[in-house]
Amino acid sequence: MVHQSIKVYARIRRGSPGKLEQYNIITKKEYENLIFSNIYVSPATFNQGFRFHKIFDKNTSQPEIFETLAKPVICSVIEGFNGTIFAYGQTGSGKTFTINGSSKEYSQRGIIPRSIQYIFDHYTNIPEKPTIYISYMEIYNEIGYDLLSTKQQNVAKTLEELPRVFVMEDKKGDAHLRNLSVYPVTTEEDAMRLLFMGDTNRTIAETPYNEYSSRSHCIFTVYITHRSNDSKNLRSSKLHLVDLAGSERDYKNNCSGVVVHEAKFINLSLYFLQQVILALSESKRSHVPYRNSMLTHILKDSLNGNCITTMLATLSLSKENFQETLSTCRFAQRVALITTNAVINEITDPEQEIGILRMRIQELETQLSKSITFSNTTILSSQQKENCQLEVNSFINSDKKPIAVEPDMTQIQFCFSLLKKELDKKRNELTIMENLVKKKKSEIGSLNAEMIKKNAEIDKLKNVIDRIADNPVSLCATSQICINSVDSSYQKSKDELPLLNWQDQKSLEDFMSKPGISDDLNFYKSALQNKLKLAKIYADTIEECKRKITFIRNKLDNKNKTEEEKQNLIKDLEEQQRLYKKGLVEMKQIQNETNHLEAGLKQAEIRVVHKFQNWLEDKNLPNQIYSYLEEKTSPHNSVLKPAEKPNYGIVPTVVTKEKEHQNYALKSKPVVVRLYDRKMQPVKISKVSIQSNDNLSQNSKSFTNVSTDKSKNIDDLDYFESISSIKNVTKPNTIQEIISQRVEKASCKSDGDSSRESIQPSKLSDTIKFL
Ligand SMILES: Nc1ncnc2c1ncn2[C@@H]1O[C@H](COP(=O)(O)OP(=O)(O)OP(=O)(O)O)[C@@H](O)[C@H]1O
Repeated sequence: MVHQSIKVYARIRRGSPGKLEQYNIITKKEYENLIFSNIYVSPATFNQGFRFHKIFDKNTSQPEIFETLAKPVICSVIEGFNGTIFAYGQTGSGKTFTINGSSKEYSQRGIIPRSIQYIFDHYTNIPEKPTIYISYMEIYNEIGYDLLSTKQQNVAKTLEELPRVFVMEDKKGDAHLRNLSVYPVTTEEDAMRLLFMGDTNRTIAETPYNEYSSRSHCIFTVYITHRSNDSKNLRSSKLHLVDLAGSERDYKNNCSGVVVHEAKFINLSLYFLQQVILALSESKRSHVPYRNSMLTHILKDSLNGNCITTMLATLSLSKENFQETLSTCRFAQRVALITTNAVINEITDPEQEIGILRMRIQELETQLSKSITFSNTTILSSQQKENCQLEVNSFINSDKKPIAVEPDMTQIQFCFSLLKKELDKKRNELTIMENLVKKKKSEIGSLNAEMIKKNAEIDKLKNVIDRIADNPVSLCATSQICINSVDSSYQKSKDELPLLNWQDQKSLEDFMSKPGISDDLNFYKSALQNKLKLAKIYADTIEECKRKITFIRNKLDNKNKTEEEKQNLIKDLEEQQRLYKKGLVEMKQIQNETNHLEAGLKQAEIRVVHKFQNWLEDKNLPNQIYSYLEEKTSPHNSVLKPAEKPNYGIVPTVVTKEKEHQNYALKSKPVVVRLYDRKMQPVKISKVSIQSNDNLSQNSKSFTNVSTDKSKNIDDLDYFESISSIKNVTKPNTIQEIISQRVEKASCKSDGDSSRESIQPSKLSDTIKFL
């Protein structure tokens, strides 16, 4: 059992904005102290500095973080311990950068991709392969979502479309996740594909308000089950890599009710994490409130149970963020007081156990039968035993000589047992040799398969390069093909979508020409172009080597060569084989980097689509006003007016500064009319008039041309008497519901403007690519 406290590291963010806080790092033998200059930090004990296992200063690289912080945990997981690494800190302090990394540069990839690579590299040369599974989930507003689900028909456009994950507890109180997809992976590429898919779902689900800062917690888990060659036991362990939500208390950009709601839940969930840490760090507390939130429920084992856990506190040193930085440091000091008891998770393989027991029974049966037959025999002296050994040795080593021992059953038995021993030894040697031959055969097989695969990849890359050379635009199409392979359902959903109409296309062109909008896309496109150019160079080198290898082999087959010529040719051949292998390794590296960039390109496209939709909505704001009619007699039963033209009753016309709204079909009850913009802010009106469009209604005529010039907030507007109930009564609750109703409303208008179709993000991204 490993009994140890949670190791707590700190990473100081590079390039924190604004004026920076002064600090010192004091290195002691086993830990480091972070001291803020000229500032009195309460409580006084922290004035000595905040103690961390290690402090990564601003210029620490991603590989260094992996080597120092993550690798020891990953190695423990490979050994059979459970492991957790979690990042805690305020928004923008570098949690996601450390855990996931940047999609722009392969060298800046974070702990998750590096861990995947490390795990698969570790098992490459080990004959007994492990079974590895992967899951990826997000917790947002206390609800768990499966980021790797393929259950939905089309690609998810909002987080709510992803399947929900639930925590269940077994009799022992251990938490289990229901409805979370767990995928088996056999190669690093499979695992990376799942990671990209989960990250893409994370990007898709971003709301316009949290584009650059995450308000959710993400947990990426790797499960490993493994049996080593010489062990009858199975070891199974899991590794949680956790990117927590921003830890700040209040969101400064409190732009709508939605954000406040999110902030409340995030604070709640981190608040409960803090409560759990507090309870665990105080030895007197018997109750730890794990069950209060989904996050603490899932991380129960990581925080106090069977797990080797490491925390990274990410710190921004801007003066304006200093209070948050201090609270992160205090939290880290609490976490460092917690200890966990990790054990290797090992179970006996039942099949092997049964086999061993059977053999044991057989042995005992044999012994029993022997003891019955020879129970009266004498015990052999050491001299007699030595004689027997000599006889047996010469019997084995000569063809004809028989064993010459006294006619004594005990001696005969002893000789047989010596022969049996020798036989077993030879059998073992034979088995080892057979296994070796088998292994070599399978190595040859997989090398052949690898060679065929690599050749196919080279051909594929060459095709791509040729296509790009013919048509530069096809680069985007190529990347799209690769991205779509992440999940074929993207392709399906794309095919089902309508095309943009020319107005949207034009708006999109305007939008894309704005400074800064296409920067990310251009970055990825040019990075991909560079990688493909490099790939072409290596493909040519490999092709050249192949050609030379064939040429040299043909020459070697020629029997007229002298020994010296042959030796020289073999040298050349070996050099070409070395270059060929080097080229393949470089190609593999480029392929990894290209996959990385392609995933980044896809995510950048989705971001642009989000931005474009928001921009389009803002641009069309005058047409996007929401109208409410509220019954005066029962104000809580508010209603949203559908946008159909009434064909009976009377029609109040409301004029705002942008346009005239004539959307209401009213009958008799008094109502108040309210108008809101898409952010649910009241819109001022400048004029109201009511008129009848029903010639049969005598009553309504009296309202014809009633108008007011009062220019004031609609809340204060006089209500209209004798106006009737409204159809299709629903009260919108959230801005998302209002937006979706508005989209429906826009499509209802199609009798007036059939050319306008609703805007589909995936189709937009196609258009963006070609602009
Ligand atoms: N050490 C660093 N070096 C270079 N860039 C960094 C570093 N740390 C963070 N960044 C950059 O700062 C920005 C914000 O970082 P990141 O998204 O990782 O913050 P976060 O703590 O995860 O925020 P949130 O809580 O909102 O998810 C990103 O653009 C990231 O690339």
